[in-house]
Amino acid sequence: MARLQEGPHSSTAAEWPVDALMRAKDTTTVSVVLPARDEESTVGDIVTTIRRDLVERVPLVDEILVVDSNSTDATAERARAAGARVVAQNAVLPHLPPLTGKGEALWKGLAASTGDIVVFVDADLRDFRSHFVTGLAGPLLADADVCFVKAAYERPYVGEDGVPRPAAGGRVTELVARPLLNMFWPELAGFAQPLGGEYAARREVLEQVPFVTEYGVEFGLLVDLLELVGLDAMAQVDLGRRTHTHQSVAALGRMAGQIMHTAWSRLERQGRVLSSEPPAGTLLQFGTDGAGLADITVAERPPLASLVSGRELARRDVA
Ligand SMILES: O=c1ccn([C@@H]2O[C@H](COP(=O)(O)OP(=O)(O)O)[C@@H](O)[C@H]2O)c(=O)[nH]1
Ligand SMILES: O=C(O)[C@@H](COP(=O)(O)O)O[C@H]1O[C@H](CO)[C@@H](O)[C@H](O)[C@H]1O
Repeated sequence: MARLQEGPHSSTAAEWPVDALMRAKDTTTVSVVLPARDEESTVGDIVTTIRRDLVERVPLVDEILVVDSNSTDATAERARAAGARVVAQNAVLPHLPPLTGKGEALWKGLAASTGDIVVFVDADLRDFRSHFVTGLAGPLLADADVCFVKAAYERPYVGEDGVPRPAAGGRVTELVARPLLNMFWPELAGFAQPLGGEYAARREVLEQVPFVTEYGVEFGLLVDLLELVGLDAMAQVDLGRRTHTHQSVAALGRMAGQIMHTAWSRLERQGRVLSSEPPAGTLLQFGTDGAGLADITVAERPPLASLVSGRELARRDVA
């Protein structure tokens, strides 16, 4: 029986106070990378909080990088004004044909950043606090055997009325990702928020795995890191509560399709399904938002290490 009950090593953010992290930091560098597409209303506050608490007050974070993911608003300006370094997604490794979506933004952020530890934080969070970063970085700074740390949190749904509906957030998590992981990768069932956008890992590990593009990235990373490092090297930290800007059900339908394609690709790659006929790449949707045929395929970027080492990339003018 796969190790279901034990799950990943779990702790809470309060167990990782910043002074203890500073004692453990030594020469280890920490980058916070935020993928941001049209997040002008939230990215500035998040960067300001990180900079104030974890750069100026306590120098835990060495780099705050915002990946401007083809935004059409003032995301880049707001992030820069708040003190982040900003790179345009398509300006990183420009010799490669550009791909799209969140996974592309994260892979480019990994390539353009330099920290030994990389902390990914979504740029649409509405209640971000700096303990999100210290909680995720803590286990990595304290324990050399930990390679990856995933956030856990309550995820209320906050609709247009601004009223939080407890545990109603994470719709694709509850309806798609959690069932798929329990069915095919039960070792990962202990991650309370498998699709959460906040997680941290060692650069040397992240450079060894592919990044699925679009919204398949979180699901793909969990499955690929389980295979690469094993559950004992994966941890989870409870950060409390996380609220963010919600997408429409139609948009989450497309996200669900991308995650199903990602799951299918891993089952095939692991020799657990034989694909006489690949799954269709389109989703026919009805209703008001995005009615019609949507492309739900995903691509993937190869392990960065297969191209060039992350540090070499950082030395090169990649962005
Ligand atoms: O093509 C994309 C899509 C999303 N994002 C960012 O990835 C994070 C999570 O995306 P989103 O909020 O759309 O997903 P949700 O949280 O609604 O599932 C946010 O900071 C987005 O700005 C991005 O950088 N590029
Ligand atoms: O968890 C989920 O179901 C989705 C949608 O959340 P909501 O139903 O809008 O709270 O949000 C996550 O999924 C994306 C795909 O993995 C991640 O990229 C996002 O960071 C995460 O918020």
